[in-house]
Amino acid sequence: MSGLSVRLRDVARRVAVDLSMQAGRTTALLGPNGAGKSTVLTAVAGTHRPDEVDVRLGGRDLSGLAAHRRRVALLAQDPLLLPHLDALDNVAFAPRAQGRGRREARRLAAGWLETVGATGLEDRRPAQLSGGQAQRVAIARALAAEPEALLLDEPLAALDVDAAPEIRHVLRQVLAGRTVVLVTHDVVDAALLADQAVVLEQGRVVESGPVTDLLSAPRTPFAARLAGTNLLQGRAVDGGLQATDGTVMRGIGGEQLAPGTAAVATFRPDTVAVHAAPPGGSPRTVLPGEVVAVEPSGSAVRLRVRSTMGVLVADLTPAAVAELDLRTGARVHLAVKAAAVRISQA
Ligand SMILES: Nc1ncnc2c1ncn2[C@@H]1O[C@H](COP(=O)(O)OP(=O)(O)OP(=O)(O)O)[C@@H](O)[C@H]1O
Repeated sequence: MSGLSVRLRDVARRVAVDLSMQAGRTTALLGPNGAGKSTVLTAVAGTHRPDEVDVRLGGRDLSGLAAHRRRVALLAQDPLLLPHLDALDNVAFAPRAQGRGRREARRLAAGWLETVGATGLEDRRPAQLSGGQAQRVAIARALAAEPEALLLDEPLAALDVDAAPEIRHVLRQVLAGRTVVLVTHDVVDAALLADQAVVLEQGRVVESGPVTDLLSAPRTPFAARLAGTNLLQGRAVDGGLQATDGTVMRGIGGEQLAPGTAAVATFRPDTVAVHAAPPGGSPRTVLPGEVVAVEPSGSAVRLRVRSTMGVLVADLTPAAVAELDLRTGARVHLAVKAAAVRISQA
């Protein structure tokens, strides 16, 4: 099975890319505003025709095909459900369009609604659904089209903070094993949903590779900023998160999660204190590590520190860096207060 390849040149938009994405994997498409992410996505979907375009999916040449014949489904930030149809018929619309009978299409639709945890919402019209419920129905509709590739355009961006983790969890389950392109500005989405990452800047690919490499050793300023949020994966435990190495990071926000639930801890680099010797004091996590990079970050200095929990970033004032004599190879202790660490469901 070959994957998805996109070669395009759009003169007016100044976008020129040549990308190969693996079959059965999720590739995050990252980059600043105007970098060309939507241009790539819509060129694959067939709703935008760049000056030159060559799109291949699973060995098929999609370049000249109309959008509805490409067997790709687009899931946008806005669920874009048909307002006059209930949830079941919104989902059944895709199999109906593929020629299935009404009864069969509705049976399939009910199955997809169950897959996304939307059983019970069949009779509701879009106006009667919350943002998260509507996005579940939109995911079911995208899957019901039995696409060969799924294109996700910031699927969680319009959701509130409570709904986003739930929908991310649904996506994690349904995206596994599928060929997916995910446009996102969110490092948590990239880390939890994608295997590979491609960074676009000014219409060009500037970085690509496994997401874990991008986050732990970014090679471009954009990726470095993106990776600037500390993110750890693990399991919820009482009062925090247990990382894969067994260390517990204390944090808040995970009180509702059952122990053992897959979770992430996120915290900003300016909340990480760096010490030469282990500090004591208030509830916090202390991690020993080694400085692997010292780089400017605005008016601060950013340290990358390899700990047993992975590479973490800390922003310090230049004065603190000088005082602690921090340089590559220095052994340090990182301290993070529980109140600065946000635990959420993965
Ligand atoms: N409909 C359009 N007509 C003309 N130029 C456009 C159009 N849409 C986007 N562009 C331009 O093409 C370039 C790439 O935009 P694109 O929307 O692909 O970027 P993006 O990475 O998706 O940005 P964002 O994160 O803001 O959605 C930008 O310079 C943008 O201004």
